[in-house]
Amino acid sequence: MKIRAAIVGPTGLTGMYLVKLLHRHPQAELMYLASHRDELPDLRDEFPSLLGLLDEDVAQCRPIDPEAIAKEADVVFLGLPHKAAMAYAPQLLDAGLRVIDLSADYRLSDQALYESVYDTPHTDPANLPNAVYGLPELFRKDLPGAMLVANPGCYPTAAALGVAPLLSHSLVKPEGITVYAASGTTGAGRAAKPATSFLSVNEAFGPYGQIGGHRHQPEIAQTLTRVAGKPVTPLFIPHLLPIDAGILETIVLQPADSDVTQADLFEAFQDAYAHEPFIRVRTEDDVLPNVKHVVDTNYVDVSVRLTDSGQVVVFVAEDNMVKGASGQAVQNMNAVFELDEILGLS
Ligand SMILES: NC(=O)C1=CN([C@@H]2O[C@H](COP(=O)(O)OP(=O)(O)OC[C@H]3O[C@@H](n4cnc5c(N)ncnc54)[C@H](OP(=O)(O)O)[C@@H]3O)[C@@H](O)[C@H]2O)C=CC1
Ligand SMILES: CC(=O)N[C@@H](CCC(=O)OP(=O)(O)O)C(=O)O
Repeated sequence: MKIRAAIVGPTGLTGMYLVKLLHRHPQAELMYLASHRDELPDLRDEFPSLLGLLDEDVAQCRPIDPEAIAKEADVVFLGLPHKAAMAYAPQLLDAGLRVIDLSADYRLSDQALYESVYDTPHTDPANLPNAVYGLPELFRKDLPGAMLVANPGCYPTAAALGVAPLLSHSLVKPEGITVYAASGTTGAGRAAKPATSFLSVNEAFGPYGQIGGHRHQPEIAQTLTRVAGKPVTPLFIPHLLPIDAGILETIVLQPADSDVTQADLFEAFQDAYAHEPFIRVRTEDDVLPNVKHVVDTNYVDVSVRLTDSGQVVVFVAEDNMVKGASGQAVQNMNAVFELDEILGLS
């Protein structure tokens, strides 16, 4: 029997990507699109690219009614802004649905940390300890049967996958990690904002936000601390790229000691990811990860260099909307239902 899926917030970018991915999933069926709007849209009017991918009765959005959704679906994806997601998740869980939340509301397991980073009280602390951080390559064993999955942030996905093998193989120091990241503008969502208007982004490139204070920095720290088993406090610096989709991260680390070689670094990645269907370790001399190699796929390309001056530099590329959001959400759904993780994504 197919997994029956619903999306709350389908008029957002992650919702639109979810529709496309679920359409081609051989063992899932999209049943219900739930919108908060008073005038409920037909999703094909919102996104003409979805014409032909949605049946008439599914395309028409319906209200966010947990009981009604639970009658038609087994799992619900929340493509909502943070704060909004935790307002709906408890009722959806109470109705018996599995919830995959693409927002940040259940990613930080420490409630006080969440409240300080997101500057708002957590309104669903009861479910916070039950949330599974959905990064399959690192924490796969937590996923089968999970009721609530916190889908990782786009930047934290790339940073965690780029640094974890080196920490777990004790090849780099947990101190002094700097993550330089650049994202396409889909990372900022669909709504019009001055900072992501055509005139601001076109032919432009620069850092943004409070340097050292981005909300993804504690999320990256949480994952790397879990992997290392000791505190890791990276510095994270985001930049905005004048492209639609794609993230490239350049991560500078210090080797654990002077004996670390280039071969050790490649071996750590190959050892960690040899059986991972979505992680491509690039060991060629003349190829480095590039957003162009991964956009529109669930792949993450990763490589590493030991410089002559003795620093370790990791490069990671992903599509922020796919592995950084909706693709990873589908991968998580597959893992929750104990299906092959590549279904709908290969
Ligand atoms: N874009 C990205 O690269 C990534 C995004 N995410 C996260 O996923 C979530 C969704 O992102 P994205 O799709 O880009 O966001 P968008 O801003 O594009 O879409 C947000 C969606 O939520 C709906 N919505 C807004 N407020 C409410 C509310 N109070 N109640 C119910 N529905 C509401 C919107 O409806 P309406 O159209 O009516 O406004 C829209 O459908 C966010 O938390 C984001 O941080 C995660 C990883 C990467
Ligand atoms: C370019 C841009 O604005 N990116 C967003 C991050 C992307 C995103 O939506 O963050 P989550 O993965 O946490 O949901 C930002 O810097 O806040």
